[in-house]
Amino acid sequence: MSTTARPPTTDVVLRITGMTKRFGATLALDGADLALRHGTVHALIGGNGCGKSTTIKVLAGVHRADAGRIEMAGSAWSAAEYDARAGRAAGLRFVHQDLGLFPELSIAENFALDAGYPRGLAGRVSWTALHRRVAGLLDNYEIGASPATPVAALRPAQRTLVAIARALQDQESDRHLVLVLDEPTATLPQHESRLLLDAVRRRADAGQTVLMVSHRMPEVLSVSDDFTVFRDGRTVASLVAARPTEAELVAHMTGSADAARAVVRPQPASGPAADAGRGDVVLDVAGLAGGPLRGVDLQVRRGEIVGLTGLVGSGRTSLLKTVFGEHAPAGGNVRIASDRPAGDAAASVPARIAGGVAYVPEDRGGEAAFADLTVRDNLSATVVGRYWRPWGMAVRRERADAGALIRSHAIKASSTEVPFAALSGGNQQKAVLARWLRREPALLLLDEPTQGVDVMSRADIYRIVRETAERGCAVLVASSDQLELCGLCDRVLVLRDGRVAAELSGAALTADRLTALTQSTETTAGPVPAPGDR
Ligand SMILES: Nc1ncnc2c1ncn2[C@@H]1O[C@H](COP(=O)(O)OP(=O)(O)OP(=O)(O)O)[C@@H](O)[C@H]1O
Repeated sequence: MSTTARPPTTDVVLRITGMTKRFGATLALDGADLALRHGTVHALIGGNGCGKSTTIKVLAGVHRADAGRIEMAGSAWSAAEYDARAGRAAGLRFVHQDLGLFPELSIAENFALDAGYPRGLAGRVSWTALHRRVAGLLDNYEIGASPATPVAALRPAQRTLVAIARALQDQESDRHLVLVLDEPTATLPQHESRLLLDAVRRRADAGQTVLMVSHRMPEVLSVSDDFTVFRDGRTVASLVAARPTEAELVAHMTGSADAARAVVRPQPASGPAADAGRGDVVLDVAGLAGGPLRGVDLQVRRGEIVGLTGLVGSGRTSLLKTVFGEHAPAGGNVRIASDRPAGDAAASVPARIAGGVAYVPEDRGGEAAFADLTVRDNLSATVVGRYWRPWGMAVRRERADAGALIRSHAIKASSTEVPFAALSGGNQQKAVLARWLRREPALLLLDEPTQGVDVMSRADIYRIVRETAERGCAVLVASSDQLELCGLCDRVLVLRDGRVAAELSGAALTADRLTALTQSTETTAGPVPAPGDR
C-alpha cells in the first residue's frame, strides 16, 4: 500500500527519528519517526499495541529507547542520552488519562502543588498572589471557574483543561512548550469531548503545539492538522496539513484497504434479531439504593442488550458493581434468574459468578486482572477448574486454549506466557472480555467496553457482544459513548440523580436525544416497552 510520506521540513519543534525499543521478545518500536510542526495538533494513531504509549513513555523518560534520536528546542539527544529531565528542560509537558488532580482540593491548590506556593512577607503563603495568578490562567483557558472551586465540582472537560493549564503554567513567551495528551477524551461523553477539543484547537491556533494519542477517529479527524500512523512499531504514514478520511487512516493502520472498508462501514447490527430467544427476565433490579443510587428499577431480559448512560457520578459503575456483589446495597432488591443459583440481593462476588454473572470493569488493568501473572493464567482465571486433573494442571491444554482465544479475539501478545501487564491497554481489555465470555454467562455486565480499544477491535467487540446476546445472554452495558450505545443496544436507560430518569429505544434512540436527556431534568413519558414486550 502506498503511504503519503511527506516529512515536514519547516517549523518542526520536535523530531524523533529511528526510535527503537525492545521489551524481551517484543519489538515495541522498530525505527519509528515522528515530526511535530509548531502550532499544530498532531495525531499519533495506530492499532492496539503498535507502540504509541511506548513512544510517549520514551519522551517522558519512563523508558529509555534502544536506538534513535530526539531533537527539540535546538538540542539533539541519542536514545542513550535522553531522559525525563532533558525532555522537561526542552519543553515537553504531559497530561495523562489519569489527570493527576486532587479532586477535593481547590483549582488554585492543584496549581500550587505543581509549581509551588507563592510566598509573601515572612515566608507566608500568599493566597492573594496564588489566586490572582490562577484566575489569569483560568481566564486564558476559558475554563469558567474560580480559583477557589474544588476540582470535584468541575465538569469532566473542565477538569482536563485544568490539568492542561497546570501542565503549561510555566509557559514563557519566548519558549514554546509541547503538550502531549494521552487519550484525553477516552472517558468523556461526546459533548464534553467536543468542549475539550474545541479548546485544544483554539490553543493550537494561538501557537500551542499538541501531540495527541486517541482511538476516537471522528474526533481525531475533526481536530488534527497532521497525522502519524504507526503499525507494528513503524511509521507507515506521515500526513501533513492533510484532510484524510477515516477509511484512509484505517487503511494505513491495518495495511489493507479492504479491512478498512469493513471497519468503517460495519455490517448493520442484526438489532433485536434475538427476539426468538428473548423473553425471560434475567436481571430484575427494584428500588436499589446505596452510594449514588437512590432507588433504581430496571430489568434485562434474555438476549437483550441494555445500555446505561449518565453523567460522571450518576452511579453507572456503582450499579454494575452492586449487581455483581462487589458493593452491598443499602436497600432494594437484585434478583438474577439463571439456571445457576445466583444468591440473594446481597450476594457476594463468588456467589454471583457461580450464578452466571460476568463483569468487565472499566479499570481492567487494576481491578480485572492479575497483572504479574501470564496472559494464559489470566485467560483461564474464570474457568481454572476445567484444567485440574488428578495429576495436576493440564498446562498444555490450557496453553492451547489460551492461544486459540488470543487468535479469535485478535489479542496482540508475543506468546501466552508473557505477563498480562506487558499487554498494551486495548489488548488487556480484549483479554479480560475473552476470559469472561468463556464462562457463557447468563448476565454480562460491561463498563466502558471499548475504552482504549482500537477502531478495528471495536467492531469485533460489538460483534462478539451481539453474538453473546443472541445465544441468550442478558447484557447490561455502561458507556459514556452515546454513539456506541445507539449502535449496540436495544434500549438505553439514562441514570440521573440515582434513578432511571429516562429510557429510549427504537427510532427515539439517538445520540442527540441521549445527550440531551443526560444533561436535562426531562424524563421520557414512561418506560418505552422493551422490544420483547412489543
Ligand atoms: N513494559 C512492557 N513490557 C513488555 N512489553 C511491553 C511493555 N510495554 C509495552 N509492551 C509491548 O510493546 C508493544 C507496544 O505497546 P504500546 O503500549 O506502546 O502500544 P499502544 O500503541 O500504546 O497500544 P494501545 O492502543 O493498546 O494502548 C505491545 O506489544 C506491548 O505488549
